[in-house]
Amino acid sequence: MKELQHLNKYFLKYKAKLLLGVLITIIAQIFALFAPKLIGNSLTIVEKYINKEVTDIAIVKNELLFNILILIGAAALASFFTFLMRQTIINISRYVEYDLKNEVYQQYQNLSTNFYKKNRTGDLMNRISEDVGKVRMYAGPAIMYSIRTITLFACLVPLMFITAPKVAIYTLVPLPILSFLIYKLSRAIQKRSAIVQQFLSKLSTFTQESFSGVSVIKAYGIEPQTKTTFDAMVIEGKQKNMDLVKVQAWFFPMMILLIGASNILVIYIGGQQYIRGDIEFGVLAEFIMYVNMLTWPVATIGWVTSIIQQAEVSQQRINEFLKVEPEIQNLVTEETPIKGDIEFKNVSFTYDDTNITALKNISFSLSSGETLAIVGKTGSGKTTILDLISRMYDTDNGVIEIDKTPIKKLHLDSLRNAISIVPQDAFLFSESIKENIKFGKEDATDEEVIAAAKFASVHKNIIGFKKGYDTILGERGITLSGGQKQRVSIARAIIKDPNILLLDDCLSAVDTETEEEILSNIERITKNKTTIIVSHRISSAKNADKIIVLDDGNIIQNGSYDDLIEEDGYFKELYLKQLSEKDL
Ligand SMILES: Nc1ncnc2c1ncn2[C@@H]1O[C@H](COP(=O)(O)OP(=O)(O)OP(=O)(O)O)[C@@H](O)[C@H]1O
Repeated sequence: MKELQHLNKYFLKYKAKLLLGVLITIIAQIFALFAPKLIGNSLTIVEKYINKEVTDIAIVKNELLFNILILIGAAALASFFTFLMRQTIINISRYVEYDLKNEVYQQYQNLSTNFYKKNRTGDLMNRISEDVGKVRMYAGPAIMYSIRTITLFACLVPLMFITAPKVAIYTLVPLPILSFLIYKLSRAIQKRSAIVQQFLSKLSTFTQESFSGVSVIKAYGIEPQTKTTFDAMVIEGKQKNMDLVKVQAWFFPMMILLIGASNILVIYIGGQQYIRGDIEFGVLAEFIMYVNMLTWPVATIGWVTSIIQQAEVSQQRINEFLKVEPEIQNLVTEETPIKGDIEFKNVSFTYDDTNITALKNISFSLSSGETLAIVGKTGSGKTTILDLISRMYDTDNGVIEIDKTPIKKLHLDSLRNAISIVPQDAFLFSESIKENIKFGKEDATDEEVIAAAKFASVHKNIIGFKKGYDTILGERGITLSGGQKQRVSIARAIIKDPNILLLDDCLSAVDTETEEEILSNIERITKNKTTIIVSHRISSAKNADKIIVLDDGNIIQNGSYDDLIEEDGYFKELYLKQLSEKDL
């Protein structure tokens, strides 16, 4: 229960509701207890009338009527309070589930990109859905059934012992066996369900991939192989489900068997006592009802135990992530306005998972309003520079300064708010184009969205779609071309009106004409913005104030465009190569 203590703060938050829930559960249970006693009394009075111990039929009728009315009233109240019980306790578990999901999600948001590289998306999703769901079972049903069982036992057992002690003992004896067997069975069911669950994740990943990659499957003509793999998986799934069903099938027969056994015991022992005249007939009937009332709560002890065990394991998995300290920490309380001077002083950076030193002793400076172009072979460290500026990672060696302040001493939100980054692989959400652009500025007007799209030379494409800016993207909607995606992503960055604009090879999928149009737009609006353009194309570097050429994490050339096309080296080679390609 150590891990589940994490939930105490939520129970404390909802303590008033919880206390009310406990009270209602107790009341509901007490009303439910009326039935056996009243039915027992009714049978006893009838028996007394038959045995002529009571001769006045009016007395019998009155008593029966009285019992029936109370019985109806108690049943109605028990149902009403049972309804309220679910409304309070189960609602609390939903609130706790909601809070816990938010807490985990908030933590996911705080964690740095490195965390996401180390953990699989499926696992992250599982902890926020499956695991939180299992914890909810503890916060709701487990608590509710425990209170019910405790109340029932607290009221019923003394009552049974007062009424008929010997029959009481025989009624209670089989119950722990029932509880133990249910516990064992629940564990076995849960283990097998977990296996089925895991298998279902595997199956859905496979089907999802084969649907998303259907064009590759068709192009390579591998539909039969895919079908064979799917068939094999389905057979495996059937086997796993059969294993589960076989154990599940034991559940109700076993309960019925044990209830039956308890009933027989009560009838046998109670019957003997009745024959001896130790108890009345009504008491015998009362006890048969007690057995049936106790069976389900006792069975739930086993079930609840296994729910709690599962919740403990799930909460442990959740806590593991909640305890992770974000690698990138905000160390400043006051917001720090950012102008956009950038300086790298002997910066080196090694990715700790691959141990690749992506940057080696890099130094350069850029004044606010200037444009820097970074050119270099693939894997030379260009993206790493941009990631360090936006503090996706922290440097090992050297200092990065923005506005003459080390980047770690800037407020993290201020820094990220001042930056717009257009990544290499434009990621768009499965929402409308408008929503995707407005991601850069939530309260942007339609005019601003259109202006940003025009700026990124994608407006004409967008209005060509039937639903224009309301066109839904992604799985539910249309797929944009690579170049269109890049341009929507540029529009999203521009609408934010940042002081620092980082463009990571984001024009690679557009034709040279559109590239030139976008570049001249960028030049126009970035007069007072610090801009870094990463590109494989010389044309993107043409208007930059400064250019650096990277090779294997080192700056091998730097200077202006005019200087570098004269200087022998990688830049000139690339320039001549791309010039000749243009001539072709
Ligand atoms: N997240 C990462 N984890 C580990 N290693 C990485 C990571 N990102 C990049 N690297 C490695 O760091 C080196 C520099 O990568 P980077 O992405 O900065 O290069 P790049 O110049 O932007 O390449 P490209 O032009 O292909 O985008 C590469 O060797 C790459 O394999």
